[in-house]
Amino acid sequence: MAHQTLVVLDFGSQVTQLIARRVRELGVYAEILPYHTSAEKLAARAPRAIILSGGPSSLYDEGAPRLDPDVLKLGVPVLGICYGLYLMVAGFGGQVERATHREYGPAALTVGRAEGPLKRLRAGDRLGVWMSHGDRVVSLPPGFHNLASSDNCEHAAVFDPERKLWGVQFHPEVTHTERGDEIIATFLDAAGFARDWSAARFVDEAVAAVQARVGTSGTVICALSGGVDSSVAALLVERAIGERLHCIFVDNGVLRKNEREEVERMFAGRLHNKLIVADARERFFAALQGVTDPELKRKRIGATFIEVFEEEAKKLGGADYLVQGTLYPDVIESVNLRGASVTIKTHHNVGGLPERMRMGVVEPLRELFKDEVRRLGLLVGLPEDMVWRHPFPGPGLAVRVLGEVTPARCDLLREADAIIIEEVRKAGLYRQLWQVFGVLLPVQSVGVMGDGRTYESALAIRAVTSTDAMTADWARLPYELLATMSARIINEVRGINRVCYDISSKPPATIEWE
Ligand SMILES: Nc1ncnc2c1ncn2[C@@H]1O[C@H](COP(=O)(O)OP(=O)(O)OP(=O)(O)O)[C@@H](O)[C@H]1O
Ligand SMILES: O=c1[nH]c(=O)c2[nH+]cn([C@@H]3O[C@H](COP(=O)(O)O)[C@@H](O)[C@H]3O)c2[nH]1
Ligand SMILES: NC(=O)CC[C@H](N)C(=O)O
Ligand SMILES: [Mg+2]
Repeated sequence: MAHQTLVVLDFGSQVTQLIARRVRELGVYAEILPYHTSAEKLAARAPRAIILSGGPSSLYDEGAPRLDPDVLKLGVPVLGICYGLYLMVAGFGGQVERATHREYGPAALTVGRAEGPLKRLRAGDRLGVWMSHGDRVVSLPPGFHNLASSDNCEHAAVFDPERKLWGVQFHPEVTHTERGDEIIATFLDAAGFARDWSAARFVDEAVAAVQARVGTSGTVICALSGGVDSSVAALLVERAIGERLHCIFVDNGVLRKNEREEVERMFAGRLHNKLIVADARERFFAALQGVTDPELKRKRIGATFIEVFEEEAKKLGGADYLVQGTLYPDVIESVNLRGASVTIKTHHNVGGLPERMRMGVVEPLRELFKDEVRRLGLLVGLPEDMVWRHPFPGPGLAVRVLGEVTPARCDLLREADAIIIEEVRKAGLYRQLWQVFGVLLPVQSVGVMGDGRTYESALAIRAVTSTDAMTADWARLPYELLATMSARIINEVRGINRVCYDISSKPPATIEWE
């Protein structure tokens, strides 16, 4: 493909993909490779520039990820962020040490020299940046200029014009850093990128890549949930191979109210082959019986999904490939993918297929974030209301019914959840929220209704704002709306007598409770 490329070497930061995504937003194709990629391999991809990500390790830890030193000698501009900065500085004889004051969160940067990454700023400017480090650079090798500092960090931005090495201690890739995108844009311009990348181009290349991957014969199935991810994936693959694609929707018993009917309606007439609806409710509840541990729930659900797909594939006379709408956040939080990040929770669809299935997996959106996928959705012709549906996790209500998942408890949650969504839509706030839903707690509390004593379940309302689910804040919903939701749930849903509002951000909490 004739587009220019930037390579991000991943040292295990939770936000590595944000770097790639910022770069793509600026019209440059970015690809992520593991930190141990050799200079030779890198050179074969002919990147015009390289970014070294941050990472959880300390440079002097045993087994800390290292960089092939020749990478810094390829002659293309390199930008090191945090851990990447340390590697660069240490690589040329500078010193990195454990800091006495760690910095996590916002910090004020003071610009000393407006060059390199800070070229678009002015000396003396103050900038709100986002930091996340426990180590710091204490001395720079010859050739490096110090450009900026913060209260707890002397070398917060550095530049070696000769060797084309750029380094920042703060994270320009996160939205909390002011003018972070300008800093990245300055780097891209210095590397001479023509900005030849776009979403339309992604569609063309993804279609071509699917064609090349699955060939000209054989059957392909798609796990279609009706969510924006798998819907976009399905439409992309259908563009590539037409009637060889069969989409399967699984009713796993832990769906939202009317979800199955809505998905059926949504895809009626939209696909070459009629949507296959697999009713697997009993099988899922059987697999979940007696299970309360969140990770075990997720694993059981993942395995059951696979069993169902396997059976449906058999009915079609076998399938060679399975299409999934996996996105990057599903991957980064689930597995130790390319480098050194930590497992937070096992997203149900990332576990990998059992050996016996012998189906290839096709995940055309694996590198993307939700809002990138939404833009693609509009481009491939999905209707607005579908593109803007809130994400709904594959394990569904099972990870929102804390404790054992039974049909009765799911019914309880489903009714309350429908009220929550209805009221949020009525208030005109649906589009502004990343997600809003109910969580049924494994807690009973005492109430008084109609002069009688009740001892029933408590429910939490969770509403968050976010742009990519990697970080999120609890939504400041109006009190009036909360009051309406609470009153309606307690009055209309028999079995719930108390409603709470979740006021935790991510991190340190996560969006889903399990
Ligand atoms: N009920 C289901 N039937 C078939 N496939 C499913 C179902 N639930 C999840 N999947 C598969 O698992 C993948 C991951 O689910 P996920 O919820 O992240 O994506 P989505 O449902 O496509 O989009 P969204 O995040 O907007 O809900 C889906 O893209 C789909 O391939
Ligand atoms: O397809 C999915 N399979 C899963 O197993 C899963 N778990 C969480 N989510 C969704 O991912 C986003 C981040 O969720 P957390 O902050 O709870 O990790 C939120 O949008 C969650 O709804 C999932 N999606
Ligand atoms: N964000 C980072 O790259 C952190 C690097 C290193 N773990 C530190 O604490 O300084
Ligand atoms: Mg979903």
